[in-house]
Amino acid sequence: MKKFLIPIPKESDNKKKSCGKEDLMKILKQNFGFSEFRGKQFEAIEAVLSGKDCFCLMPTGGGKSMCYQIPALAKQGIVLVVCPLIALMENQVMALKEKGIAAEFLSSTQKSRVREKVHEDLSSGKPSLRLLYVTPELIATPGFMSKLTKLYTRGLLNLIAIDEAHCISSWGHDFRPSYRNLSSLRNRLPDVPILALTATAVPKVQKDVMESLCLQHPLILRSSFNRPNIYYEVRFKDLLDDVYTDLSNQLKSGGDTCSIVYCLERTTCDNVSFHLKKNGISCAAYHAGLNNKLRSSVLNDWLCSRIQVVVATVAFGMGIDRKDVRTVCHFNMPKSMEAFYQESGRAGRDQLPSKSLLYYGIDDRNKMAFILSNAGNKKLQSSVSQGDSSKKSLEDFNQMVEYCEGSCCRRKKILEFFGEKVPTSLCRKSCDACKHPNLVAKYLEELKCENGVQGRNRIFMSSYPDTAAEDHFTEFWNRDDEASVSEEDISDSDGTSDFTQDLILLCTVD
Ligand SMILES: Nc1ncnc2c1ncn2[C@@H]1O[C@H](COP(=O)(O)OP(=O)(O)OP(=O)(O)O)[C@@H](O)[C@H]1O
Repeated sequence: MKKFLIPIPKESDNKKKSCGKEDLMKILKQNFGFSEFRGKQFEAIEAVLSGKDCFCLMPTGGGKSMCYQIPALAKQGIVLVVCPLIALMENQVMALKEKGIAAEFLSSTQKSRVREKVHEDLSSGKPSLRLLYVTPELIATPGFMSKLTKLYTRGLLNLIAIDEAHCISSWGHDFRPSYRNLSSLRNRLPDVPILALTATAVPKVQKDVMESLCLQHPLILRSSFNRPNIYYEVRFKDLLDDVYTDLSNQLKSGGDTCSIVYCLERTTCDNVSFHLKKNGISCAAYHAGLNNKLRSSVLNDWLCSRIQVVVATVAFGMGIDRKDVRTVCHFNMPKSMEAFYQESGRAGRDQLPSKSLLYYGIDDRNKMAFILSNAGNKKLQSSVSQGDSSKKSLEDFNQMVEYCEGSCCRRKKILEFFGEKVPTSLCRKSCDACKHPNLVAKYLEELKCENGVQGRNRIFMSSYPDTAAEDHFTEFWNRDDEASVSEEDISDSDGTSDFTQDLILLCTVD
């Protein structure tokens, strides 16, 4: 099919000219094959094309990329896309190139010849590129900023899209210090509209993102966080005879379908994968402890359906564009509701019925509480603000505990966390608490009797004597020290993004 691009306007009217809905629909249809804009896509596209800043909150799989990809095709010039992960940029650029759209990314993982070609195109009289993907670390380099400024003065920089914009806020669950550099964009490149996109941000983070990026009277588009196609369920490890058999049965019950099982530690990944294989499930472990070759072969096998289940640390998933993940299972507790929402949200991006399973165990809860409270104590000794952020981590974690230990609608709990007031009827019995309320109440009662659910501190103190635990988590503390590694190194070296994620999430303990 012949691609439809808006005819190139004369440079003088480039800024004023904007396309009508019909033109934009044509671009959508002919380049991506879709007949309708989804959710608030059209509003976002229309806003940025008219030069307005826009803050766009859309759930995972909601179609955020289209909000900057369509404007890139609707106007001559370049759309700059800031992305947190190289894998994410690679995937998107590859998919766009397959559609015949001129897109590139810049990172030190590329051969210098490829990078030079991109720079040549950018400096040419009429760049052919439409979308350029970069990391926030690159934006901070003076060389790249001066190239951007040149593009800007030539009137060729049409839009700056900031993906995963919640990473800019230290209140968010994925704070990435290098995202702070993006605050300078508005000063350096005034008049270029900024589009901030995220799937997960509580109201406080939303405000922080908009202020940090100095958005000017932005159009704020918020879609509901509800993922109606995901069924939410908590399973109680302490009440199961054999958690591995239970997990295997759960995964088998969905047929031979694509799934992700998240674990806290690398050794747990290996262990769970071993048991699932023994129970006849085609799966493999994936974590930063494996060499690059093995990791990419596991990833490819999973992407091509040669294996059905990948058992991974939380670093796995961001940037992996598989829409038909039917089950996302947390074998250990996530560290916060935001993290849980984002990770479980990797299920059902094709909008088909999918499942979020969370295996809740008192030992897991105590272990995480120990890690977080110990982090709090250590940080409190070094600085008050770090101590505050650790206190917040503990509060975030407690909300996750409430999700697991509560008997009310799980969906309502998630949506209320994000500030949405919804009736329980919205769930339509698509969580265990709404579908089997008596059973869930019975399980919680049993759990309370067996473990003393309310006696949190007491259980935790008796489970983890201080000195042994200190030793156990030594690597965890050492990793914290490694945070001082140059951010550019982190962004541009293979596998380190995995590490950064591990570090940010304060979760990977080996
Ligand atoms: N208007 C549309 N009609 C149909 N499908 C669409 C439309 N827009 C996007 N999609 C499809 O929806 C899927 C999710 O889109 P996209 O990857 O942009 O979502 P996202 O919001 O960035 O998700 P995530 O937060 O997971 O990165 C993709 O397969 C995309 O092709």
